Amino acid sequence: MTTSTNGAYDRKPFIAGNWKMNMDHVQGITLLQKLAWTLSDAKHDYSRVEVAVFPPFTDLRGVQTLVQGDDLEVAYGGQDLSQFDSGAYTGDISGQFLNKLGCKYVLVGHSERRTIHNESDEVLNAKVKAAFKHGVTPVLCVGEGLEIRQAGTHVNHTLEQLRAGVAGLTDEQAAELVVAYEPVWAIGTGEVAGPEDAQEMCAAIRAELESLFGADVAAKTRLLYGGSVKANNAAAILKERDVDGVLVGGGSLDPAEFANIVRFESHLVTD
Ligand SMILES: O=C(CO)COP(=O)(O)O
Repeated sequence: MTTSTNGAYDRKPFIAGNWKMNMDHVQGITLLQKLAWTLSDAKHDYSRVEVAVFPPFTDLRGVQTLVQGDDLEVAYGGQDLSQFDSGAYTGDISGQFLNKLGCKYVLVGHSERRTIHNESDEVLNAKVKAAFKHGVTPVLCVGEGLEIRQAGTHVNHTLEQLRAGVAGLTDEQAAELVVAYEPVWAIGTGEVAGPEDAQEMCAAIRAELESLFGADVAAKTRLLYGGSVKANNAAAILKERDVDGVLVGGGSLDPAEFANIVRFESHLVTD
C-alpha cells in the first residue's frame, strides 16, 4: 500500500479529478454532491486518502459554498493561474483569487496548457512560484508526447520539465509541491501507461528531486500518475512504490467511477 512503503514519511494517497472544460456551475454542484454522497455512504476515510477536484473557474464559488455548507472534506483547486498578482491581464486568474475562494491546490503546466496555450517552462516556473506566494499548493504536471516516448528519451524530457518547473523553490516548497506525471499519449486516449511505466518515471522524478533538494524533501513530495486512469486500473498503478496518487480526467466526471478510484484500497473496486 502506498502509505506503508515510505517509512517515516507517510505520503497520503491523493486522488484528484481534473474536470477540464466540462461541467457548468450547475452540473458541477450536482457532480460534487453525488460524489460526496457516494463516498459518505461508503464511509470513506478522508484522513487515509485525500480527495480533490479541479473544476472550471466558473464553478469554484459554487463548489466553495457547497463544501462549506455541507462541511465536505473534499479539497478543490483551479486548473491554472496567472504568474502575475493582478493588473491588465485580461482573461487570467490570480492565485490570490483562488486562495480567497478556498482553493487548496492549483494545476500548473497541464499538457493541454503547454500545447494549446504554448506555456513555456519559464512561465510555468513563475506560475509555481505565484501559487506558493498566494498560499495555494501547485500540482506541477510533466510528461512526454508519443514521439519522445517512441524515441526513448521520455525520462530526460520529463526531468527537464521538472527541473525547469521547480527552479528556485525552497526545500519547504519542494516538499509541499505535488508533481503529476502525465504522458500525453495516454491522456484521453484509453492508452494507459502500465504501472511499471508510471513507477519508472515517478522513481526518476523522486531521484531528481533528491539530487536537487535532498532525500528528506524527496521523500515528502507527492507524485501522481495521470492518463486514462479508471476504477479498473487505478489500484494496480497506486500499488507502485513511488506513485502516491492519480490525476483523473474523464473518469472524474462520473461520480460512481471516481468514487471507486478514491476507494482503490477497498475490495469493492470494480474490475
Ligand atoms: O489529463 C488528464 C488529467 O489531468 C488525464 O485525462 P484522462 O483521464 O481523461 O486521460
